[in-house]
Amino acid sequence: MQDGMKKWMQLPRDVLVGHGVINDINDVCKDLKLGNDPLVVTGTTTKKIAGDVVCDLLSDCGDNVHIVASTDASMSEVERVKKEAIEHKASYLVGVGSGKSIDVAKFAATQVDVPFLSVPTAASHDGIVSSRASIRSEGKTTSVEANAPMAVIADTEIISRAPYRLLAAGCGDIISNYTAVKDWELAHRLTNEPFSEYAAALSLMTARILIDSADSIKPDLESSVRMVVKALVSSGVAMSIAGSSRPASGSEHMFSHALDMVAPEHALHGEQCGLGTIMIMYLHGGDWCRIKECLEVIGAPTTAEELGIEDKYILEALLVAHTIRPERYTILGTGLTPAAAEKVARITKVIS
Ligand SMILES: NC(=O)C1=CN([C@@H]2O[C@H](COP(=O)(O)OP(=O)(O)OC[C@H]3O[C@@H](n4cnc5c(N)ncnc54)[C@H](O)[C@@H]3O)[C@@H](O)[C@H]2O)C=CC1
Ligand SMILES: O=C(CO)COP(=O)(O)O
Ligand SMILES: [Zn+2]
Repeated sequence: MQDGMKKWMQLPRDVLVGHGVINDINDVCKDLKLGNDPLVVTGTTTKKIAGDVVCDLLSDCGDNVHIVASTDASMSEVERVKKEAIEHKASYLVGVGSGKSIDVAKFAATQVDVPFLSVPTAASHDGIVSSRASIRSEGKTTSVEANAPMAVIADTEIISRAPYRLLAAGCGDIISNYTAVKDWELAHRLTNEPFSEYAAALSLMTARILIDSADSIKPDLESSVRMVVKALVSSGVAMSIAGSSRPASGSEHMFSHALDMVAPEHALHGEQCGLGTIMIMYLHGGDWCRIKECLEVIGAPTTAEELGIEDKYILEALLVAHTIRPERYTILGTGLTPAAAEKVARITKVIS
């Protein structure tokens, strides 16, 4: 951070992580004086998993609850949710679900200027706590500033029932902090971009703890969920300290956003970011083998085949990744040549 810069860090006030903490939602709402008119924003699948439970719990306390289903993290969905919030005079919004529902709820709440609660049903991404929202607009995903959730209620009982693939994806999103910070340091050295030592250190420490514990992250273990949720919270806080997604999103994320654009079917955000980290770490001259081994131990995809995406889309995404966020300088510079893209993907055995 540069001297003299004004900085406003937004962090959640209440963070609940544990077995059955969803039952504490009314106490949290009372503690935060959120009013009696919540709008619950949830996905179609996650409505049945936790959205309806949240509505019932809030209604039991006499709240006038409305619910809206939203899965696509697009600006048009944000507008739709905002309309619902205004129509029902919502006093706060609750995002219940995975990354996309939480981002839509978070950004809509910011725009209508009401508080927001984050209730993740999966540990698949580090946006559960952050003061950012990744929203697609005009075919591109942009990271927009949003208010941090007033509270995060991460019920490990609910999250541990989610498919293991989502937890492994969350690990990929955390491991990507390694290359995100390398890109950020590079941008700081080459373009004088402001850099926060604290945000970078927190982001790296979070990734290191997760990598060191990789062999204890397993399916059907609530302790694994707890470990990953805590890492996602920590990574989200790093973004809030930085005031940008820089500590947790570099060129490996640009590669993932590019894949979302070019591939007909895409995989989970954290899976794509984890695989991108292997290749970007190779470009940085870092220990990409260790990244690959850790992802393998966790059970996250490390090849195009495991990701379910054809090799040609991996190469195409590598070639256009630098155009996703041109203002964000990374190791990709002004772009790879086709030969370089093929070389990095082959050497790291992402494509065969
Ligand atoms: N705002 C921020 O700082 C960040 C935002 N993101 C954004 O988050 C999104 C990725 O989030 P994801 O959760 O990976 O993807 P997603 O939101 O597409 O959800 C993936 C799938 O998981 C399912 N799901 C969730 N919980 C479940 C459960 N308990 N049981 C069964 N199925 C369940 C959902 O129904 C959905 O089909 C991307 O749009 C990404 O850009 C990612 C990181 C940080
Ligand atoms: O995904 C993120 C961090 O894990 C942040 O999102 P962006 O890549 O949209 O900035
Ligand atoms: Zn991410």
